[in-house]
This record gives sequence, C-alpha cells and structure tokens, in this order.
Amino acid sequence: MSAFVYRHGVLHAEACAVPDLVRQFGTPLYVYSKQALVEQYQRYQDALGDYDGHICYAVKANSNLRVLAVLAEAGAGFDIVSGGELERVLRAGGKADRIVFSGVGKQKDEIARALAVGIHCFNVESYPELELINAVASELRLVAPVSLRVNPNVDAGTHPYISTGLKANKFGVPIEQADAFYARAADLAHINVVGVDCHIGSQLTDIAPLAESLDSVLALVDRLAEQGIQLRHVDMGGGLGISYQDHETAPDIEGYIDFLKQRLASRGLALVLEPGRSIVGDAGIFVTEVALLKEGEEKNFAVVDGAMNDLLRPALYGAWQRVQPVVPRTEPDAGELKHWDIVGPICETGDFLAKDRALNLQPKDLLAVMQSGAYGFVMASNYNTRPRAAEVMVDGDKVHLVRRRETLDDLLALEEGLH
Ligand SMILES: Cc1ncc(COP(=O)(O)O)c(C=O)c1O
Ligand SMILES: N[C@@H](CCCC[NH3+])C(=O)O
Repeated sequence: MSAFVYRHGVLHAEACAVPDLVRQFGTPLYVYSKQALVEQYQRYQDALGDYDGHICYAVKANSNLRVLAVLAEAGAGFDIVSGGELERVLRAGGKADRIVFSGVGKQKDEIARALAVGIHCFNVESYPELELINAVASELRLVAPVSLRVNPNVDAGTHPYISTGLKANKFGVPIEQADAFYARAADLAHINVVGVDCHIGSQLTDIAPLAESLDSVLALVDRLAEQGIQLRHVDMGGGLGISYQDHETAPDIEGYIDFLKQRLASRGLALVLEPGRSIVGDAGIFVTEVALLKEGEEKNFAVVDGAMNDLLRPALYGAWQRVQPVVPRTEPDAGELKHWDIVGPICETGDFLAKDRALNLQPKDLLAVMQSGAYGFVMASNYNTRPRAAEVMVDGDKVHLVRRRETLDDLLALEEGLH
C-alpha cells in the first residue's frame, strides 16, 4: 500500500500531513517514507528467502545516509559505482562483504580502498580495468574477487539513455568475448573469478529481456564449467521498473526472483541482484509550491519553486511523473480546471517538471511530484546558484530531517580567488 495517501482531503506521508512538513521544513522538499522503503526492500529479501545470495541496493538511486542506514539495518547489501558511494555505505553501517562495485571507470585509489575493506566483488567491465585491479591487488598483496559484467546485446525496451545492454552502450564486455576474458582472468595471480554480472537497463516493465539475457549468461556459465572455470554467483543487476504512469505496471518482484532461483539452483549458483528504483522510487515525493501563474494564449504556465536542478528526470529523459495537489480543491471552491505546464524558475526551456496537466491552481498551492524517491535528489545540481532542497524521512507520525536545505554560504564556501 502506498505510504502517500489523502486523509481528510490532505496528502499525507504515512501519518504526517504534508502541509505540516512544509511549514516545518519549507519547499522544495523531498519527503521519504521509511515504511515504504523497508517494505519494498523486504519484498526482495523475502523472495530470496534462504536461497544463497545478496540483495545489493543500487546506491546511485538514492544515496542519502539515512536511506542507506535504514536498508543496512534491514540487512541489505549495496551496489556502488564510486569511492564516494563506498564511504557512504560504510558510514551508514553497511557491511563491506556485501558490497559489489560496478562502473566502467574505477580509479586506482577507489580499487585500493575497496580491496582494503574487503568488498564482496568487483564487477569488471573491460580488460584494462581487470589489469588495473590485478596490479593494485598485487601491490597490496591481496587477491581481488571479480565478476565479469557481460553485455548480452539485448534491447531492454527502455529509454535509450538508460539502456545499458546493447553493443552500442559503453557497459560491460560483449558476451562473445567473455570466454576469452575469463581464460585470461584465470591466469592473473591476484584475481579470483567468482561470478558473472549483467545489467541491461533501468525502468524495465517487461522481464522478457532479462530472461533473454539470463539465457545467454547461463550458456556462458555452462561453457566455462566445461573448461574448469566454476562460477559461484550470477548477478542480474537491477532494472525492474515502477509505475510512473497508469498504463505502466511494475513487474512482479516475487515472480521474477522465483524464476531466477529456479534457473540458478540446478547449477548451484548464488543470486545477486542490484535493485535501485524498485526499492526507493515509490518511497519518495518531491513537494514544491506554486510561485505564480502565467496564463497565455497558447500555454498556461505554473511557475513553481522547484526546478530541473532539483528533479532532473523530466528535463533529461522527457520523463512523465504524476503531479498531485497536496490539498485538492473541492466544490464549491474547486475553481476552474485548466491545463498547465509546471515549470521552474531556471533559465532553460527544458526546465519543466510536467507538461499539460489538468489542475485547479492558485498561487501558494502545494504540488507533489510522485515517485520521486529514485534518481531525484541524487541528480540535483546547483545550476542557477540554487541551493539544493531539504530531505526528510517520515516514520509513522515522526519526521527526521535527513539532509538540511543548502544555504548560499554552503554553495559559495568552496570558491576562491576574489582576494
Ligand atoms: C550496474 C547497475 N546496477 C544497478 C542499477 C540499478 O538499476 P535500477 O535502479 O533500474 O534498479 C544500475 C542503474 O541502472 C546500474 O547501472
Ligand atoms: N537516472 C535514471 C536511471 C539511471 C540508471 C543508472 N544506471 C533515471 O532517472 O531514470
């Protein structure tokens, strides 16, 4: 059940009325639900059950320390893509031996730190990277656990910017080259090959492309076994989508994991998954206030105090997210339903949160952009010298400020050269 529901005509986050949160913390504001976060993680964990493996939450989706701490406490592992994300996970109480390290450009110092703390494995994406990891491990007199990220050349059927499993994408090693890659890795003294990894894209609403990728991955696993290279785990990445629009249905997490377990069990393979959006996406909203209404001949614009720097998905991918009034107007004061483009104050035509939405609006109205828990705050910037929004997490009727609003002093603090 959604943690964001109307009660007595007011949008609530769990037991907290959103207007109360706004009075306390201002706008624009990210609001997360602890209950929604834990419930969604628990679905993955329960579906895995006592099957050997890890649910490694993809930190990039929402890396707030409190979000990570809640998931660490629930028992999550983590998928990281930088040294910065590694430190976040460790600070939040995540266990190093449940971390997988993905990404095409891992740096020497990031590799060294990950080796020193003892992560579960590196998801390697190229030969030069494999050699770098071997060299760093050799310097530290350690052995690096490694999984190869294969690119199965499968169309994930998602937005081209978030599709990662095609030959044209920069990710992974083409699956036809994987046999040779493993043979070479097996010869390196400081590399221990433990698995195979595949992540074909994000916001998938159909699991057929994942099943197709799994076929190729398992054929590779079987070929390697014949050559005496026995892998211990298969990591199918993340990618399960959520319902941003009514016509989109989120894939069935339990059904998907059951399917994976069935395919892996006969080969004695453990299962690793790296879900991001499907854990945190529904657990957050972005709240913004209408600053002014600008009605025109062709278009009506509602200028709000949130912008593309706060929530980039609409500008970057043309993404469509639900926009709901925090306190919907009711008869007899419902006013006139008009179509609005919800735009921010930034000097870019692409600065919109939504287009052509039928709403009854007045200045100072609060709007909630739903499904903003994933790839929301993490993609925020300071463009137009806009301090980034505050983030709060509700837990029943309690609310915790989990990142304070930035100030102008925060923004200017790192700049030098005036005197
Ligand atoms: C390697 C890797 N793993 C996991 C994820 C998480 O994906 P999602 O948020 O779609 O579950 C991503 C992002 O797409 C990724 O690049
Ligand atoms: N940022 C993207 C997802 C990218 C996934 C990263 N591999 C989105 O908002 O949809």
